[in-house]
Amino acid sequence: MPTKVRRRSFDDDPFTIMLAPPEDETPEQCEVRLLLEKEAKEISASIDEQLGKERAQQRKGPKPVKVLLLGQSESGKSTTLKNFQLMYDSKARIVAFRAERASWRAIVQLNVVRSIHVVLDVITRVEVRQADEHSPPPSPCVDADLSTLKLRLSPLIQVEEVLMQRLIPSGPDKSDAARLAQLTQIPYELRPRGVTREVAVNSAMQWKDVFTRLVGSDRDSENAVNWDDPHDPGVVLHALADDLKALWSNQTVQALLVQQNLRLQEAAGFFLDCLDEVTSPKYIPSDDHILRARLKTLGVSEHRIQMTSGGMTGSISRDWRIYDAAWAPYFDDMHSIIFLCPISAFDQVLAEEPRVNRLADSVNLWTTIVSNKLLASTNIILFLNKTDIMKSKLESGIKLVDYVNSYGTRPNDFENASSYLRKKFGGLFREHSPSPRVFYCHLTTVTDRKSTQLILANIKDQLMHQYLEDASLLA
Ligand SMILES: Nc1nc2c(ncn2[C@@H]2O[C@H](COP(=O)(O)OP(=O)(O)OP(=O)(O)O)[C@@H](O)[C@H]2O)c(=O)[nH]1
Ligand SMILES: [Mg+2]
Repeated sequence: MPTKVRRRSFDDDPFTIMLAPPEDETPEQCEVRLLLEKEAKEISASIDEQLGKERAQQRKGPKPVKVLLLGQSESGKSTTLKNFQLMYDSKARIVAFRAERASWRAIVQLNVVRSIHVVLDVITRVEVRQADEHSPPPSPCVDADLSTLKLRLSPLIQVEEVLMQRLIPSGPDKSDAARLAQLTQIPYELRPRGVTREVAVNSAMQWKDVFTRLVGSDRDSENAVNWDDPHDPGVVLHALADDLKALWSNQTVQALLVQQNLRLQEAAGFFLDCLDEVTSPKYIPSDDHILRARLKTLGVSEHRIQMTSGGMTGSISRDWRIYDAAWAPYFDDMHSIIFLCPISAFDQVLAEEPRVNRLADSVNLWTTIVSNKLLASTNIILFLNKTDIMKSKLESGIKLVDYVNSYGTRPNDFENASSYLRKKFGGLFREHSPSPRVFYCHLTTVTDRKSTQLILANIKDQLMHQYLEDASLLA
């Protein structure tokens, strides 16, 4: 969800933290550094263990091409996987993917309601301060019209609960399949009680079926929704459409969000800019909306795709396995790791550890991965992701140098900032790789299908080519 802008000190520079612990570090800085080091050791040990197990196994038949999507939470792993699916799944699977629009519709609705919940919470906090005679009146203050609007929108909270209950099954056997996880983008100090957690699911749970059943039995997209169901969340959202739009365009609301540095537009699952569309009576999400929908992944999910690559000697088809590995490190005999770093998170902290800057965390994980000896021959591709948000942040005046001190006096624009970060990540790659290898790096916005699919198509061909080369060397 939204981000909070906070000035950080020199020693918070993620690259400085990685490369040289300051001599005069404070106890707090020392604690953060030790935390990062501990995490790095644990990840490294886990990689060794996984790879050890894999080596011990004898495999038969042609090996599948294995790609691991790795990165911190909200870095864009599942969105990249969705792009792969939309591009390369079999026709039948793509039809099935699109037929799941009814389920994604529920996720978009949940995303909308969550954003509204954040706004309502901001209003409530101001109302509480207004009612307190002992504290100075807040500015701007919430007028009677806005309070009434808030009351009229209260049925949404119930919609949120209904949607969450569907996603999070009760019962001990399902407890690992879905749960509530901390929202990562709400500034730690601003996290209100009701909206601090977000729904997370893993691949073992048939959450899509839950919603398809909820809205109808026909799995074919539009027909899957029972438009006459009075309990469908879409009915409430449609009835409240004018109030939702009035709330989002309310000047006091906008002023309060600016005042609290809550940048909802940059949050995951932001749909308040297209309320007309998402609250329309027959709303069905487009592919683009599915890419933007936010649903946290739990654990590791594996996706299999049959990919074909053409060449001078005819086409070759191979089974690809793409792993979406959330935080838990999961290493197999991967051909390639696509490492996602959401560079726009340079001014944010981790949900689970508010003392750790999100860019520092990515730098830490990156260094751990590239320095692992057992991954020395793995093809590692870096996606410096969320470039669209990075651009708008820099344009709004948030300064990279406030968080990455080594950025110095360079211009605070996207071109300079992105090439600086690319150089820094490349430097760590070259410095820490056990043996020399090529640094592949792309600036990405994985919610943008066109540009992402071009990059993925190149990666596919490159990996297939390497796969064939390896196979012919072994033959
Ligand atoms: N604007 C923008 N949003 C993005 C971009 N990449 C991902 N997102 C959005 O950010 C949110 C998080 O992306 P996910 O793909 O769910 O991230 P993840 O790495 O799978 O996160 P976890 O499942 O928590 O590990 C989603 O709502 C995406 O639509 C991007 O480049 N730009
Ligand atoms: Mg995910």
